[in-house]
Amino acid sequence: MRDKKDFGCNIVLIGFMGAGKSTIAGTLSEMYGLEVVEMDQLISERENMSIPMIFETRGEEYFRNLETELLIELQDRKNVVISCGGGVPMRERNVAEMKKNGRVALLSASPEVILERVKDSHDRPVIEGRKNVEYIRSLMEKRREKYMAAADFIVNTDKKSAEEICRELVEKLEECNKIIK
Ligand SMILES: Nc1ncnc2c1ncn2[C@@H]1O[C@H](COP(=O)(O)OP(=O)(O)OP(=O)(O)O)[C@@H](O)[C@H]1O
Ligand SMILES: O=C(O)C1=C[C@@H](O)[C@@H](O)[C@H](O)C1
Ligand SMILES: [Mg+2]
Repeated sequence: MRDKKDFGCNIVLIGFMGAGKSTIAGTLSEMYGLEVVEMDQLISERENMSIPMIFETRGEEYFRNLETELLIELQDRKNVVISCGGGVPMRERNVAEMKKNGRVALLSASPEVILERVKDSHDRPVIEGRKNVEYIRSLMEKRREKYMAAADFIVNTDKKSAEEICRELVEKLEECNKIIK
């Protein structure tokens, strides 16, 4: 691990399920000594329930409110990599909250690559039972506008290693910081 790097803000990773948010958060943490908050994991730990179980027993709205509360809680921090749940940018309020002290990186991937990455796991209730390219493409299309509106910059992850993605992300983040400062 390198010395801790000070970005002066949080790094917020958004993108479709399987785009690589958790993977890239982990690699950014190793490369730059940053703390990671994995939103799904933290919510799940606090509720003492898996995400599918929260959806089933408390409902999606309850889960979505927990996501908003967590983003607000993280506003006092910096140099935290926030690996968002895939649905976080769908709420305008969430986007406003994450932008208060975060730069938002949209990780993108093709539907074919996403399918390949998610096909063997069963912890994504939004696509469970519908894991095919057509469904993934149509859900991506529905979400595209909101993802794009939330993003400060985009990093495509198809056919790139995690380290390559992180280097590109940090370059774009630093450009973005220059413009915003
Ligand atoms: N650049 C990459 N190249 C190859 N495989 C990758 C890459 N990034 C992620 N993966 C693999 O794809 C799968 C999904 O990645 P990951 O869990 O990081 O996605 P995510 O965006 O966090 O998904 P979710 O929104 O469901 O939490 C994992 O098995 C991971 O190892
Ligand atoms: O895209 C979504 O709506 C979701 C993605 C996951 O990260 C989880 O937050 C949950 O399964 C919902
Ligand atoms: Mg994840």
